[in-house]
Amino acid sequence: MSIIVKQLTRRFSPGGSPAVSDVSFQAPAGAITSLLGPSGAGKSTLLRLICGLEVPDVGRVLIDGLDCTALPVQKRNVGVVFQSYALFRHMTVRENIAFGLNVRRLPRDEVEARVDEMLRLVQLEALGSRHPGQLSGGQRQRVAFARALAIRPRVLLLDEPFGALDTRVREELREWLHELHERTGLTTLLVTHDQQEALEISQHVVVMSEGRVAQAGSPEDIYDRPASPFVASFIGGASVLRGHVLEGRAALGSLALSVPAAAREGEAVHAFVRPHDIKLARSVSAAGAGERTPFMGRVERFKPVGGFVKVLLRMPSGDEVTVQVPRSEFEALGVVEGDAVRADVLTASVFVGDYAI
Ligand SMILES: Nc1ncnc2c1ncn2[C@@H]1O[C@H](COP(=O)(O)OP(=O)(O)OP(=O)(O)O)[C@@H](O)[C@H]1O
Repeated sequence: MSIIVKQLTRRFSPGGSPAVSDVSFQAPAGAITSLLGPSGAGKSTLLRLICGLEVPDVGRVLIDGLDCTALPVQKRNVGVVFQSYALFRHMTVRENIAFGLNVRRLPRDEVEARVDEMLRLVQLEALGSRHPGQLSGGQRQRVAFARALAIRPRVLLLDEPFGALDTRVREELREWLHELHERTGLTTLLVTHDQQEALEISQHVVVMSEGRVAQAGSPEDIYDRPASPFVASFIGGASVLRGHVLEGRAALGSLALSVPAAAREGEAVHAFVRPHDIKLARSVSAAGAGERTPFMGRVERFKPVGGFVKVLLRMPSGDEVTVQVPRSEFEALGVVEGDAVRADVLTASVFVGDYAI
C-alpha cells in the first residue's frame, strides 16, 4: 500500500508563494516514511493534501495505486493522528476507539472485539473506562493511535504525533511506535521537524524546504550524502567552512579537501563539517591519508553537555567550527580557552558555487 504523490501544488492565496510546490515522492509500502523539514516547509499541508483535508490546485494523490485526489477524507480509509490529541473529552477511552467503527455501523460485538484488540495493541487494556482528562499526554496519544488503527486503515498518517510531549516521553513513544509498526507493518507517513526522530524510526526520509522536496532517500543517504547545502546544514548541525577551489582542491584556510570533478579553479566552496566529524589533538604532525587533513584552530570556548564537551574553534580563515568531543577525551587533551589545537576533519560535504543557506 504505497503512497504516491505527483506534482502536488497548493497555494493558499492567489499570487502568493505556494505552501506546497510541485511535490512528487513515493512512500514505500510497509515502511515508515518521514516528511522532515523546518517550520513552514509545507509538511503539514502535504499531509493534509494526502488525507483529503486539503484539495490540491494541481497534482494527484495515489494510495495503493488508487487515485484519491477527488475523494473526501472518509472515503480514503486513512488513519490520522495529529499533535493535539483530538480525542473526544466526554467519551471514555473505549468510546473514543470505537468512534470510527460506530460511524461505519459495525455490529456491536464486532466493535467491542476490535476495541479490545486495539487496547491490547497500544498496551492500555486497564484504562478503557477512563476519560481522556484522566490520562497522561503519552497515554492520550496511544489512544489516538488506537482510534486511528481501529478502522483498519490502508495507511497511517501522523502529524508531529509526539510534538506536544516532553523529551523523555517522546523518546519512549518513538521506540513504542517503532515496535507498533513492526507488528502492524502499515505504510506510515510521519511529519516531523525532529531530524533525530526521522533518522531513528524511518526507512525513508523526504526532506522538505520552502514547499519543495529538497532530497528523498534512506536515512543513511540523507545523512551521509546530502544533496544540497540546505540538507547538509539542516541535518546534523554542521558548521560551514568557506573557501575556494585551488589546484583542483577545496582550499579552506590551511585545509584542503577534494571537490566535485566539475569544479572550476577559483570557484567559491563551502564545506559542511559535523560536530563529531572532527577529532582534536594537541600535537601538530604530518597530514594523514585522504581527507584526514589536519589544521589548526583556536579554542574560543567550550561547554560540557552531558557526556560530551561542545568546543567552539576559530579557524585561521575566521570561520567558527563546533566540535563535539567525548568528555573523557576532552579532559585528557587538557586544553583551555585560547589554546591552539590540531583538528582532523574525518569527513565533510563539499559544495561548490555561490548560494545562500
Ligand atoms: N490554512 C492556511 N492558510 C494560509 N496559509 C497557510 C495555511 N496553512 C498553512 N499555510 C502556510 O503554508 C506554509 C506551510 O505551512 P505548513 O503548516 O504546511 O508547514 P510545516 O512544514 O508543517 O510547518 P510546522 O512544522 O511549523 O507546522 C506556511 O507558510 C504557512 O503559513
